[in-house]
Amino acid sequence: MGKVRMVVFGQIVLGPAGCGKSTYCAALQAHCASSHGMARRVMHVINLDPAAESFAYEPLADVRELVNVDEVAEEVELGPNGALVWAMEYLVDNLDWLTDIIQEQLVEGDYVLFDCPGQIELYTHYNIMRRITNALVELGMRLCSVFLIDSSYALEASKFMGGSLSAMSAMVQLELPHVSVLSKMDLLLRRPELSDSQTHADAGHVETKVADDSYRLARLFLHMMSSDVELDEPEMKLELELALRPALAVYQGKESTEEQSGFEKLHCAISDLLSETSIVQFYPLDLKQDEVIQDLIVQIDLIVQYDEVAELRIGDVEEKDPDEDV
Ligand SMILES: Nc1nc2c(ncn2[C@@H]2O[C@H](COP(=O)(O)OP(=O)(O)OP(=O)(O)O)[C@@H](O)[C@H]2O)c(=O)[nH]1
Repeated sequence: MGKVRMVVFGQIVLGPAGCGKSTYCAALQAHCASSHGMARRVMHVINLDPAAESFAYEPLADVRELVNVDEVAEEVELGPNGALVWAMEYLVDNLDWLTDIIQEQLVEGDYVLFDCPGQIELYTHYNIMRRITNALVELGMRLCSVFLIDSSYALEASKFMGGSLSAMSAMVQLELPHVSVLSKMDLLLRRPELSDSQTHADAGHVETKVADDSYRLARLFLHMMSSDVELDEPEMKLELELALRPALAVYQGKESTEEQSGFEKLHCAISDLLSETSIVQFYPLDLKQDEVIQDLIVQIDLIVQYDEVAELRIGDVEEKDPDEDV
């Protein structure tokens, strides 16, 4: 018998190891539970990382109940990376485990975050994540991929480019609506030493300037986010744009010269491509600021058209007293 289609919303939370995926899921779950109005909802989380050690959210389901990397590594005698790929292949071969949870435990209009493993080869070299998202879309889920990179990447041009290209790869491979996020902005903003050019003397003038600009502009961005300042001024808009891809400024618009190495020319070309086409734009996320989390949720709601279904349910959720089960 075919699966019953129903509209359930979801975010596929991706990004390199340690970029903050599990923390993001926990923060969104807590934020939505304590919000009012449209943002208030039960944000379910399903852990899809068979190598996860711990997380701060309450999962609806945990893939480690189906397959666990430590057991795989022992039984199949593979290293940590091979065991992870093996475990994810096992999940794909047993996708009923996941689709049954969605069909049996969720109802129309529910919202789920999928906390995914950090290995980017799962969507760059293999089609594992693609097969999982295809199965979810077939059920009728409206998905958005959310790709996180650590804000420290924004301070180094080569890292930032690598992160941008990985984000682009996820966007192309999964063919889902997509949002890229610069996570852990609180760390970037809490680094006053970045303004001290002495600290960066060894790294050279260019990287020092990038670090300074990044710090100043990221502050400007978050200030504007939290104080509802209208962005009418073209200069402010320009500054804001630069704040979202500061490291690329090192290479942007550089004329090709004889002295440049092949790699530098390649960096310039990639940087121009990323900047001119605006293919990858990062949303700077500081989990310590509720307004910033809220704004990201609203943007993703628009992308997956959450309000169409959710408005019908909002009354039900508002009426329920959050403490009534305690
Ligand atoms: N300061 C700060 N630390 C963060 C933030 N998000 C995550 N961290 C820290 O970064 C580390 C990694 O966070 P996780 O949420 O486990 O990252 P992950 O992407 O799920 O990691 P993997 O599961 O290994 O791929 C933890 O020590 C977190 O406490 C943030 O917004 N701010």
